[in-house]
Amino acid sequence: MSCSAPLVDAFNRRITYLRLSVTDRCDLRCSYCMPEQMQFLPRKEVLSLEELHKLALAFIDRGISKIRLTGGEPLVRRDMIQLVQALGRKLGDGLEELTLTTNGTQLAQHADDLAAAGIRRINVSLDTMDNSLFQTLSRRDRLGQVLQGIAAAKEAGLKVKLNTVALKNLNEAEIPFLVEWAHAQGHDMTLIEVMPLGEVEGERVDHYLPLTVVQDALEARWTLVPSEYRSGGPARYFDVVETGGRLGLITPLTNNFCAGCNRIRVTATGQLYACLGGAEQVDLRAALRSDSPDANLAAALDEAMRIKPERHHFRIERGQEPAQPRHMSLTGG
Ligand SMILES: Nc1nc2c(ncn2[C@@H]2O[C@H](COP(=O)(O)OP(=O)(O)OP(=O)(O)O)[C@@H](O)[C@H]2O)c(=O)[nH]1
Ligand SMILES: C[S@@+](CC[C@H](N)C(=O)[O-])C[C@H]1O[C@@H](n2cnc3c(N)ncnc32)[C@H](O)[C@@H]1O
Ligand code: SF4
Ligand code: SF4
Repeated sequence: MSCSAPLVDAFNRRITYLRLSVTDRCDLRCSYCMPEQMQFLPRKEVLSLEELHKLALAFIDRGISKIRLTGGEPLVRRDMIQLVQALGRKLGDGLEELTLTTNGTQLAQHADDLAAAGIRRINVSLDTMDNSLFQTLSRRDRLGQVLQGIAAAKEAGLKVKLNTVALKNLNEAEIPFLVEWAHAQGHDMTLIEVMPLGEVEGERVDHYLPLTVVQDALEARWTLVPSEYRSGGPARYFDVVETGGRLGLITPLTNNFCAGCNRIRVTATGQLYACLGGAEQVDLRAALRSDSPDANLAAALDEAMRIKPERHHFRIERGQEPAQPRHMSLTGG
């Protein structure tokens, strides 16, 4: 049960979902997310396990009921399972859902521990099942490990949702096959429009694929019935009659969902970003390390509610600067 004032922003949106990044580091280099020569933060800047735990408890006390651990790649952090175990003890005691988003490369080693700690559902990013395209997109040769990770998660009893960023001229033609495969395995799937955050090599506009186009193509093949299902994130879901599975669409560009925003994110260095697309931030690490951490954290969260903007202003056009210079891997998406 939450005991302190709930988090409500200036637009009367109740914030119940925390995306907590545990590291900015990653073992892949997805071309839409970061450049090959990505500069990672010095380790000393990153919050300790104890600090992440304390921060999460402060959020739960303010009515956060869903925590998604993310990154960078959360499973490259060595004490990640300890954090999951510590937070898992809050499930049913203020926390309703603890989950993570992972690239899957290390999932096979950790799936049993994640399930044992109380995680029920995880999101795994998979943009292609073609080995050579996987290497092009992620700049690493790890498709086999990712597929093993997805299989291990299923084996461990975790409900898997696959995340696929839709990319023109890259995985575009493969999308129906990916949906079919996911549904045949019993996994939900979410398609995502690429967002303009952080400089990458090349222009995002060259591979931006509006999901309106993908939806039309899928509807020419299958029957998509709008679903009442909600996962608490930004996806709108459809039941695909022919495959018997669920398909989510995340459409920041073609169908803005900010009016229903229920989330904030915190980086591995304790910077709270009030919006994925905005610069508004509050330094929680300073509050956490101050003489009165409880009072200062409470004040910092109140400040975050005051400054949270109404919406993002993403545009994907040739020559356009990213909406924010920081990469997705810093905020965890
Ligand atoms: N624009 C925008 N994109 C978001 C937001 N939250 C998540 N996303 C994007 O949605 C995609 C999928 O994110 P996930 O980490 O799987 O989280 P989720 O969609 O909330 O997951 P569920 O709990 O399964 O609904 C990623 O590309 C995120 O960057 C948001 O608040 N705004
Ligand atoms: C930043 S990653 C962090 C977690 C983990 N490394 C992973 O890839 O699942 C979270 C999600 O953001 C997505 N993502 C990364 N960069 C993106 C971008 N520029 N536009 C849209 N989605 C992006 C990824 O595909 C992934 O599903
Ligand atoms: S999308 Fe995830 S896996 Fe890919 S580079 Fe970014 S943080 Fe790493
Ligand atoms: S872009 Fe900002 S306001 Fe819109 S849903 Fe995401 S975090 Fe919320």
